Amino acid sequence: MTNEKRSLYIPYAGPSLLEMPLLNKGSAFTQQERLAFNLIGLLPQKVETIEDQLERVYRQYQQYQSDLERHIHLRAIQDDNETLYFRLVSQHLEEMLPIIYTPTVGKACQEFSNIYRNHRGLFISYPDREHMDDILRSATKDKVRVIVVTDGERILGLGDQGIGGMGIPIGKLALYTACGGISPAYTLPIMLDVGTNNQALLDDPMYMGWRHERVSQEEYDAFMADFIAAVKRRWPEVLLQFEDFAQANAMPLLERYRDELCCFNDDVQGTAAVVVGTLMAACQARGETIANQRVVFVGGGSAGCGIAEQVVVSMQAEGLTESDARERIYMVDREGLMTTDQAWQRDFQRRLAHEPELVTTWNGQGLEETIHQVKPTVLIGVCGQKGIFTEQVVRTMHAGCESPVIMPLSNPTSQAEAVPEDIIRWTDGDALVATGSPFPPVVYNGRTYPIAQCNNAYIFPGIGLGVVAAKAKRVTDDMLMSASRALAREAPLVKEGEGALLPSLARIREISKAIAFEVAAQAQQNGVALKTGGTELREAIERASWSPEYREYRRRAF
Ligand SMILES: O=C([O-])CC(=O)C(=O)O
Ligand SMILES: [Mg+2]
Repeated sequence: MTNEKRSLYIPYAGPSLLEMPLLNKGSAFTQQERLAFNLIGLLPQKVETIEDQLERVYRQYQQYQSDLERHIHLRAIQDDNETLYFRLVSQHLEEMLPIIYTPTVGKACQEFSNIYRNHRGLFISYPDREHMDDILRSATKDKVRVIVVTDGERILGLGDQGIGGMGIPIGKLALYTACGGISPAYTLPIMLDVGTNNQALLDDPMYMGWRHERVSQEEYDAFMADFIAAVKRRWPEVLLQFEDFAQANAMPLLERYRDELCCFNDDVQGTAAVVVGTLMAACQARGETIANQRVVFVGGGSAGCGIAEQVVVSMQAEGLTESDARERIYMVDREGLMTTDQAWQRDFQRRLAHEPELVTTWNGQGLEETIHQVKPTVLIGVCGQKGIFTEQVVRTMHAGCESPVIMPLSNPTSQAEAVPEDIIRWTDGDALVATGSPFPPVVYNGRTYPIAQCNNAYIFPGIGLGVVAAKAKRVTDDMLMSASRALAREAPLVKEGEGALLPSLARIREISKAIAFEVAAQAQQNGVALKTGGTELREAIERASWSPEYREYRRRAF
């Protein structure tokens, strides 16, 4: 492994070294280093180990009362000392994921301007657009390999959070490191501040973003084109992850740029990959195929349609024709089942709509009627509407399918379409449940039902690691499908015949490596990465995997 403890030669010293979170070791600077780097007297006398430091910060962590306070505490450690932060998070991954990521990160976005402490990442605002190249040049990191970018318009299921959306790229990239092992020296969160239409934010004197409504579509498109061009100039090989863009922009941006640079949309493609992986696991565990399922989606936005298209592809891989596969997919949105006579649809939605003739004999085309008529085996919620999977909906589904798969995927917890406890109760324990946000296991009639967290966090760190290790130039659909397959193989329900639909997040480092290998191998097969042998690829993945340990520093002249 690369970071196995060669010394690092660095040109910084004194207070400025202590202010560099990537290099700062705080009280763990040795006496020798304190002398060599002019740190004598800047730190308390005792030279501590990372274990001593972990003990202190974890004790502090436990003293906070609320999850938001715990989030603020962890972010402060991150901004002070990234090695310590990632060591702490890695040691308490299951406990801390909900704090640094979904659901608490949602609250942190809503409160961004109130809890703001320190700068992290880049804020590129519309009024600063002429300085785009300078802004990217001023990024303190030179070798950026993964960017997560948002414009804050659709943050989780919480809508437009303006500049507060920055919490999401920060959180996602923390997972790139904690779960995927990408060094924090290679990651960069970016917030594109093109205004906000959230009136409460515009009226809030504390709001730190550009106090302006969102720019027009034309201005937006030109701004995005400038941004992409600037990124390509600065880091032509970078992996760019689009995150939490509004539906109207998510798909068009992806389609416009996916052949121009190495990029993917996490909400569309990452979510689709984890859902397909979960479905594969459910089907394998039951001895069924995906091609046999009838799938109802509630929410026909870019996330729902992205998942649906990937389900179509997996049905085709099992031998169905495209049109037979589409017959088995039903999208429900604001006007009920999506049929081609609804004027509001965009192209990517119309492709998944049914002919209006289908519903002529139905009693309307609302969600309940659709469930009643279609008798789905799988129900997926991606609409951000809390409680829309009502008792009636779930019971109707169960009446038509003995053991339904039900996935309320909207985030954070407050937006879930139903809570697992209710679903288990209404189906008398027959449903397989996976959620977007974390939920505790459900105990029902003396049995414990683990609840899989079907979140794109299972996928994007592995994709990132695979892309970085293989130096892939694009993210292809096949690479996403390989990620799904690799994930399904790890499901306890598949491997051991019992347990959850997805492996425990405690195993995410190992799972991300398995996903990275398949993704990278597929990139080579698709001709978007240089071919190597399997052993070399495994070695490249190990080399790309960073672990949070202090290295010894030696002085280097400027
Ligand atoms: O961040 C998450 O938990 C999953 C996700 O991408 C979203 O809900 O937008
Ligand atoms: Mg997202």
